[in-house]
Amino acid sequence: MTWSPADLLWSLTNRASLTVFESICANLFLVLVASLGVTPVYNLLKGNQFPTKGKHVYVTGGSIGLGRAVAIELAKQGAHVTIVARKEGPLKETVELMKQAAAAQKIKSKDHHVEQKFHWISADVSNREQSIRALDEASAFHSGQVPEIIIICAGTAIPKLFVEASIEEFEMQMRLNYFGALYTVHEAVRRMVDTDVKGKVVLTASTMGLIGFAGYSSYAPTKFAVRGLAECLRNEFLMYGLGLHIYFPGTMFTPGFDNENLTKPLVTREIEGSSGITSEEAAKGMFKGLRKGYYAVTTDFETDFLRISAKGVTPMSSVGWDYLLGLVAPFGAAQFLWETNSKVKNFGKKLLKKDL
Ligand SMILES: NC(=O)C1=CN([C@@H]2O[C@H](COP(=O)(O)OP(=O)(O)OC[C@H]3O[C@@H](n4cnc5c(N)ncnc54)[C@H](OP(=O)(O)O)[C@@H]3O)[C@@H](O)[C@H]2O)C=CC1
Ligand SMILES: CCCCCCCCCCCCCCCC(=O)[C@@H](N)CO
Repeated sequence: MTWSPADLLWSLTNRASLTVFESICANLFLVLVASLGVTPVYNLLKGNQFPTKGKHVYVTGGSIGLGRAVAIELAKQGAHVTIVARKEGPLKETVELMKQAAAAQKIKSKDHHVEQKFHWISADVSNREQSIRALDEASAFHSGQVPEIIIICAGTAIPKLFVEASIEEFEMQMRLNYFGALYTVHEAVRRMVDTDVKGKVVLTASTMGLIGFAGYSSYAPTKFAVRGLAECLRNEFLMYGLGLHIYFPGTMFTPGFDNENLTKPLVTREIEGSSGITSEEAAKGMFKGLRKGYYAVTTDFETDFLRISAKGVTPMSSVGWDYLLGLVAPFGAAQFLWETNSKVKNFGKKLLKKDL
């Protein structure tokens, strides 16, 4: 029998032909190997799915941490950038860093494209009026045109045990991480639709938008909310030709991370481990995924694993890789669940001893 690709290939070796079972297995294997190669080739043919050169990009939380690294990357890519945050000092500093990065890039690439515009706006994005005012100001810098790309980075975490967290802390994180993203996206997208701008929106979730464990009860739900919003908007925006992407960073060594570690329970530290990446690595990785056109972008293995485990009904990134990871995900998840449960139970035992 020489009817299938595997049989055809095997016949080249001049050995006895494969049994039906062997043939099925070999064909499945070929499909897997082939699909691993399909996406890279497909991505290459598709080209850059997230061009930023000459575009006006609006970055919330753009003054420090991830947002600053994203802003500097954009400056190197030749974009016009407006950053929004509350404190003026870090905002001004980041604008300077963007100017330097853009100038250095121009010398390096000998590219003398049009002058890039960099602006900063001080606003509290967890406040609806201030979000709208900031967007108005940003548009005014570009003759009233709404920014073509919106990247939401502003967000915060106050990790604590559930019984130690105040309701105000729950509310504050939801107001900033979810509603803060919503106010800006809602206002900007309505303007994009009105003026027929085929823009793009990038939301920032977290590993904790895919999984929940002890210490993150006031934070993970805010990122699950962002993920829920992203799923609806990705689909709905297709009717206007707008792009919607969501980035799931794992630990990034940022000022925000140092700050949250002040309240992070020991057990939470133990579960999340000590590995992480810099905000520069995160920003570079995020743009890499966006250029490939991925809906859900990750920059570390664990979070990519969880992206598959918590996939629900969302677009694939790399067909072969997603499929392979999907096969082993249930085993890894079981192992993680088991380890995490015992860490939390042991922590509970220590707590009891302390109380006695
Ligand atoms: N660091 C990490 O390990 C991880 C972070 N994330 C997420 O990534 C994003 C960036 O995190 P990271 O860089 O660590 O955060 P940082 O705390 O380092 O930076 C936060 C930025 O947001 C701004 N910001 C905070 N509150 C407001 C507000 N109310 N209005 C306007 N701007 C505000 C800050 O400026 P200012 O204070 O002056 O307003 C700053 O520019 C967040 O959404 C976070 O949840 C996700 C996974 C892991
Ligand atoms: C085989 C692998 C199985 C699954 C592994 C799961 C690993 C979980 C690690 C969680 C790390 C938390 C990072 C985000 C934290 C965050 O968002 C805050 N720091 C906010 O600033």
